[in-house]
Amino acid sequence: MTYKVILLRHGQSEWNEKNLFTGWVDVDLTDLGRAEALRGGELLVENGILPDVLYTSRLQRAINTANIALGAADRIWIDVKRSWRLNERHYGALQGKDKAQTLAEYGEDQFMLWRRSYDTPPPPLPDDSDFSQAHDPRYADLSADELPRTECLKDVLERFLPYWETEITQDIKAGKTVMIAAHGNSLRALVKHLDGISDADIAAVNIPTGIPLVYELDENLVPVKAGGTYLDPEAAAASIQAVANQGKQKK
Ligand SMILES: O=C(O)[C@@H](CO)OP(=O)(O)O
Repeated sequence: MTYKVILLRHGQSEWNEKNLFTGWVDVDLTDLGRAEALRGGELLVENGILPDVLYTSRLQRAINTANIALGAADRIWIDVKRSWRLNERHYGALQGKDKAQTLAEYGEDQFMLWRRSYDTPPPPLPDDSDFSQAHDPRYADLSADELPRTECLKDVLERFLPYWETEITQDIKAGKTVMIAAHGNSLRALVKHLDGISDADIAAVNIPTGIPLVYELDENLVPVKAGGTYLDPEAAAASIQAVANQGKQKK
């Protein structure tokens, strides 16, 4: 008996296109992002992998991606559960900043430490910043300790895992095909957990936009194939490279 879980990073967002650090800022998809989401849904149909239940973050780029993909797969009707625990990593004081300018200003080592190190968060974002979520009503149910002002990947894993263990894996073990529509870094946290990737090696893992990544899991929820399977491997490889190079692109 094996289980299936589909990981879907949102399609290109307005701030992916502008090359800005995004984190918890709630930007929408671009036309390209919506097209990627549609293709993601078509890939599910072509591969006969249809979700029974959807989990999303509370951010519209993930919610809209999931809805477009599910529409294409004629699965818009499935049950949906949303959690802030699937949100993108809170990018702290980098939210709203241009990636290429940040790279030029701070140099490659500091840039990569903030962007991809496992346990070094950027400086915290002040509550009076235009890019703060401190007073956003959608997070009113979070305790003072839970609402982040910045996060590293380790922080994301620590807030993601309890939800994975208590909620998502229950649906998986009930035999449901679960789709998780989320973000580059919240999905990197899950991939690190599933594949047992080291703190150092996770720095080199990037997730492409809008391409379903399917993991088949054994009865202990260990991947049958490490790294899972992208439903469009060629497009995934090109998009992974683009994400890795993001700081270097001046848009
Ligand atoms: O800006 C962000 O929130 C993330 C995802 O787009 O970027 P990065 O890949 O640099 O972690």
